[in-house]
Amino acid sequence: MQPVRHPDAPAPGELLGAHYGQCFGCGGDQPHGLHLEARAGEGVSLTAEFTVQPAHQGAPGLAHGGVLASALDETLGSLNWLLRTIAVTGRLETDFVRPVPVGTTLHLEAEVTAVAGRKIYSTATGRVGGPDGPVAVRADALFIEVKVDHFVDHGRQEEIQAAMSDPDQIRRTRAFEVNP
Ligand SMILES: CCCCCCCC(=O)SCCNC(=O)CCNC(=O)[C@H](O)C(C)(C)COP(=O)(O)OP(=O)(O)OC[C@H]1O[C@@H](n2cnc3c(N)ncnc32)[C@H](O)[C@@H]1OP(=O)(O)O
Repeated sequence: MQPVRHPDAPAPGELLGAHYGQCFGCGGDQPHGLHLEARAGEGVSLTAEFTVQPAHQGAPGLAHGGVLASALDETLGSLNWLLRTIAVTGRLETDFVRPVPVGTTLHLEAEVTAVAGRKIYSTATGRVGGPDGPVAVRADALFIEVKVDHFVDHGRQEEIQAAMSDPDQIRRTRAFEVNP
């Protein structure tokens, strides 16, 4: 099935913000995180940017592949805001096309290509040198829709309790739910 943008999805151009302050991908409170910033696009698509920091190295002066996969994962996960669905990564297939030096800004774009029941298929690319620069990484993913219980049941109690007593976190979580 073709993906459908939720009527209450953020408008094209709007910054999506972090879904959780401690998130390694997007959280502002995570010192060594990616601090990835995503912006809604048209349809069920978005763009995002992430600048490779020294803490993200694998080889000297180069981004770690797992960090680049994290940036793709986070970008693809941000598509949840546009579907207003809570979903987690089930499968992430990554192509590393060219090395990405520290200091580089990765220009990412992602879109949902199909939805089948709880399964959400999506694809993303990361370019260097500008939004129209050469592709450095790309990924295809399968996200699976879950209920909030997925996190409550599996997350460490300490963080779950802190999140559940934070009204701002509750508000952000609700932005993902079609029927809060
Ligand atoms: C709130 C947003 C946070 C965003 C952060 C960025 C995204 C992330 O990194 S999320 C963290 C990483 N991901 C995870 O931790 C997920 C761990 N995995 C799980 O919890 C479970 O395997 C889960 C929930 C994905 C699926 O389990 P479950 O709900 O029992 O579903 P299940 O019935 O097995 O599968 C549903 C369908 O998906 C398919 N599927 C599930 N996993 C896969 C897979 N890896 N590959 C292919 N198909 C799969 C199944 O075949 C099934 O298909 P069908 O409906 O056609 O039979």
